[in-house]
Amino acid sequence: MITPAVTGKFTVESSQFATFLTAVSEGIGMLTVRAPATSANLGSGFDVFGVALGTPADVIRVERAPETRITVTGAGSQYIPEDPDQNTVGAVADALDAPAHIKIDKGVRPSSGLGSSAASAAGAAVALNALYDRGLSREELVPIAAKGEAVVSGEAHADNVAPSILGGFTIVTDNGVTQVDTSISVVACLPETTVSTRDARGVVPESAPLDDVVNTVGSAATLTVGMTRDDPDLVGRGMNDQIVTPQRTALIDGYDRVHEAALEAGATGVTVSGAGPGVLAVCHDRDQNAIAGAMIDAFDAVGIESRAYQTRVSEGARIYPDRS
Ligand SMILES: Nc1ncnc2c1ncn2[C@@H]1O[C@H](COP(=O)(O)OP(=O)(O)OP(=O)(O)O)[C@@H](O)[C@H]1O
Ligand SMILES: N[C@@H](CCO)C(=O)O
Repeated sequence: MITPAVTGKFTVESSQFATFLTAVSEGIGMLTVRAPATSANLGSGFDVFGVALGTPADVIRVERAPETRITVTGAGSQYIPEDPDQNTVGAVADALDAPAHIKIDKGVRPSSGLGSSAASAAGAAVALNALYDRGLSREELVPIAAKGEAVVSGEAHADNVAPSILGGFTIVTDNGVTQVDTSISVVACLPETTVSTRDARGVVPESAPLDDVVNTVGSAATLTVGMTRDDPDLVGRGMNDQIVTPQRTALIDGYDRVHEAALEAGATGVTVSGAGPGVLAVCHDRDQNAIAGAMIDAFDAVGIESRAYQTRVSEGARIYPDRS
C-alpha cells in the first residue's frame, strides 16, 4: 500500500507515485523496489534503534547492465552524485557483484534525518539481490546495504538500512539484527534546513557519566517493551537520552520550541530523527494532525519552513517485479 505524503502545506504529492506506477507497468526485464524512509536512534537507541516509516520512500528501478550507471531524480536529486563511487547504491552493486543501470527516484530528501542515503542503499540491495538471483535473506542484505552508508558518513552504521529492508522496529548490534513488527503512529517534521550525518557525528561525546548511561539503558528497555506492545505511551516514555541528543539539538534551529509544541499537542515522546534536522514525534493516532500542525507552526515561528509526514511504523522494502 502506498500512502501519499502529507506536506507542511497539507497537500498531496503525486508525481513520485506516478513515476512509480509507470515504472511498474512499463518495466521490461527490470525490477522496481519501493524502499521506505526510516528514523534512527529514537533518542535512547543511538546507532541501535530504527523504524521504517509509511512515507516518504525512494523508488529504485534496476536493469542488468555490463557496468553500473546511476541516474537520480526527485527530492534533493541535485545534491546527490550519480558517480557510482559516491552514491550509496554504487557500493551495494559492487558488494553484490551486480552491475546495473539503477534509476533512483528520491522521495526521501537527503540530509534531513529520514535516512535518505540508506533508503536508496536498502532498495538497491533488495532489488539487485532479486535481479541477479543472489539468494541472500533480508537479514543478510543488511550489512551489504550498510556498505553504502560508509560511502557518505565514513561508517557502515546499519540502523537506517535495517528497518528500510526489514520493516517495523529494528535493533542493530554487533551480534545481528532483531526485528519487531509494530505500527506505532508518528509525525516526522522536516525543516527546510540540512545537517549532514558526518557533521552530526562530529558532536557525539566520546564518553558519558555512568548516571546518564544508566538512565539511557532504562529508557531503551522501556521503549523496546513499548514497541512489542504497540504502546505509544511506553515508547514515548522510553525516548529520553541525555548523552547524544542534547549535543545534536544544538545543531537544529528552533528544536526546543518544536519539541515543546509537539508535547503540548499530545505527543508521547519527541526527539531528533536520525542525525537531524528532522524531528520525530511518537503519538496516538488521534493526535497526529494537531501535532503536525503544532510542529510546523513552531518552526515557522523561528522563520523556518517545514513539512510534516503523518505516518506510522510500516513495512520494509517491497519488490514490484517486471509485469511484461
Ligand atoms: N542515493 C543517495 N541518496 C541520498 N543521498 C546520497 C545518496 N548517495 C549519496 N548520497 C549523499 O549522502 C549525503 C546524505 O546522507 P546523510 O547521511 O548526510 O543524510 P541522510 O541519508 O538523509 O541520513 P540521516 O537520516 O542521517 O539524515 C548527501 O551528501 C548525498 O549527496
Ligand atoms: N545513528 C546514526 C544515524 C544517522 O541517520 C547517527 O545518528 O549518526
